[in-house]
Amino acid sequence: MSAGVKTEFTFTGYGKNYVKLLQVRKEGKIHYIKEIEVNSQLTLNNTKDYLQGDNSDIIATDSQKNTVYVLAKQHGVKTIEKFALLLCDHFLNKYRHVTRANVYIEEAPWKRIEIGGQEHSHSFILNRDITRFCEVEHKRDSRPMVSAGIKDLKIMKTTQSAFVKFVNDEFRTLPDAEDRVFCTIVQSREGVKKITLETFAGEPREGVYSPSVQNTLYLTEQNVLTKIPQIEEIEMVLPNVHYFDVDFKRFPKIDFKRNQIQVLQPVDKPSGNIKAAIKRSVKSRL
Ligand SMILES: O=c1[nH]c(=O)c2[nH]c(=O)[nH]c2[nH]1
Repeated sequence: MSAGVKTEFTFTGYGKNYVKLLQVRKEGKIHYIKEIEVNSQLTLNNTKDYLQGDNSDIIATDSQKNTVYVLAKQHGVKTIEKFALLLCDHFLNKYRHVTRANVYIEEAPWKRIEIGGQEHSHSFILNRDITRFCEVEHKRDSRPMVSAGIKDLKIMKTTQSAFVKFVNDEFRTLPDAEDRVFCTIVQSREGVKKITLETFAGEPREGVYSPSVQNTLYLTEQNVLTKIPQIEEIEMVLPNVHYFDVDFKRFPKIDFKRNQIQVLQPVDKPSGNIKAAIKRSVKSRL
């Protein structure tokens, strides 16, 4: 027993992360693949493992990993959502002392290679721009909650973005930017992707002016709630992936002909991070 201040758990959960598997399904000469990465997490109806070092109720994270492989072999991975539901269902039904199962799955974006306009029967290419993910949170005696979407969708615009007139004190070094590159990485639900891209980019020729990531984020959320009545609330996180101007004044001996070429330095870290959530006001539902 550990002496000390009185405490209680506000959360427990344990599982295996990054369980990767490739499923190859062969229908004659036509092969279908799915590569997935699974995180599982279980919450038990007691905390004797944490408190007393009693492991008798622990379903080892190694066994959770094995379960992923065994269920994939037995049932196949049809969609990541179905497989996540199946895993949660399995953990809750097989182990009565599990009170909550959470499964998060990412699917590697393999696509069939096309040769001369024809899809190849067994050769694939990784299409990095779209990674689908899903998460199932299933608490015993309640319905599983499924969320799904796409992640790591990186988008950029090269004008119609500015950032000016922010706090100007002794900590500020960033100059006003009247015309800058705006690059961000979106994580969103499938139906929200189109609205996000349209709000970010604007109409094809002139685009749309963005005074800040904050404003673009808000307008995107506002458009989503306006166009998709089923969504009650939306939260978005938009990183501001920076591209800094290279200071060519540092090369006074070189004559840079005035031309249309802009050279910027991509900055990996740090990045800005802008977040906001909005929901329908009670009034707007009446
Ligand atoms: O759109 C922006 N919002 C900020 O809050 C911020 N901060 C910063 O340094 N650049 C930017 N850009």
